[in-house]
Amino acid sequence: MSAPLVRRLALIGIGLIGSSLARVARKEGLAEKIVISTRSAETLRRAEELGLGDRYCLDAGEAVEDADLVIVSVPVGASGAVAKWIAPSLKPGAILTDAGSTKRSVIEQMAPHVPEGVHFIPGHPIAGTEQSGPDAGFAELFRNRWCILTPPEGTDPAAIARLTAFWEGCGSTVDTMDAEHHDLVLAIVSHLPHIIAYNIVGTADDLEAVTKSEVIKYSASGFRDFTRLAASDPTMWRDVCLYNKDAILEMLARFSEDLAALQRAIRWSDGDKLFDIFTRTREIRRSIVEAGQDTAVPNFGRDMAQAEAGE
Ligand SMILES: NC(=O)C1=CN([C@@H]2O[C@H](COP(=O)(O)OP(=O)(O)OC[C@H]3O[C@@H](n4cnc5c(N)ncnc54)[C@H](O)[C@@H]3O)[C@@H](O)[C@H]2O)C=CC1
Ligand SMILES: O=C(O)C(=O)Cc1ccc(O)cc1
Repeated sequence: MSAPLVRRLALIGIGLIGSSLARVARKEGLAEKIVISTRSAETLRRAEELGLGDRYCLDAGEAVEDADLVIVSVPVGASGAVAKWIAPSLKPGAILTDAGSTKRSVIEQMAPHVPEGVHFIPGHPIAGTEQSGPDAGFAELFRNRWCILTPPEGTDPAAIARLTAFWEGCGSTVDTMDAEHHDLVLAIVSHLPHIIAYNIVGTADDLEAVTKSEVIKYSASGFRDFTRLAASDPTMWRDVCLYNKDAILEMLARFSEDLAALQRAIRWSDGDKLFDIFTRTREIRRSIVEAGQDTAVPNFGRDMAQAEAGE
């Protein structure tokens, strides 16, 4: 067997993403030693009970000492505080990355703290579920998914290659792009769908003429899909909205314009217009299915296994 890619991997934050990284790193032998740190003692204890790492520290600074790869997986609003905490303990030559859903704000928060000689390469696995916490992770989360890296100009290509190899070891395909572009693309394909889901489920919940039990009883699969997204972690999504504000507002403005056009077509019974819009959007779905990206949450048979186990 070949030597692990990473000698010492430090995971800061051990929720859905951090614990999935711990599991896949262990399963695929990507790291010799895994050190885990997170803010709450209770979560750290749970990570230890699950056997996710080799060492557990409440002090994030202590966790990153001598680490070759440090991955910060905390809500994006906490990335600056974490960077400030760990910066003095990072070793020269280490790679520091993150998993945050927004990139420009993470760079603004973290970059000022990164010491000379440490390779800071922001990242974002485009893989997740509506679950959170250390129990929610699974080793296959990143398999056949994209991971986007947004290295600042002048980043050492060898460090990018090492981080790319790590994500490939997790089963992902890596793409690199500019942070601003990442934030705009993700605003439409990920952030807006979640905001729309939170909104539609909230609207259904507020209706006086339709009871809550009717919403639950008659929910068609379309509405059910929205409820899954709307069950996502409130802290994480609060931070995404606050820290990708400009791109989200830009996309919301365009969305509202298009919604108004749809509303108008319905008001004026403009069947041709409605048919045109609905035909165009069908093509996008077909392309997604053809690209093999049609499973929102890859669960690799976990549902079946859980059902069989009576969970
Ligand atoms: N949930 C998802 O589907 C995806 C999430 N992401 C991003 O990954 C990051 C982590 O998300 P999840 O793992 O889902 O969240 P999570 O809620 O499951 O876990 C967050 C972890 O961060 C810790 N934490 C919170 N505040 C902290 C602080 N101030 N200092 C240190 N640790 C702190 C928590 O104790 C927990 O261990 C977020 O930035 C999120 O935007 C990226 C891709 C998918
Ligand atoms: O659960 C889903 O459908 C997701 O869309 C997961 C997700 C959430 C946030 C991200 O930054 C990336 C992926």
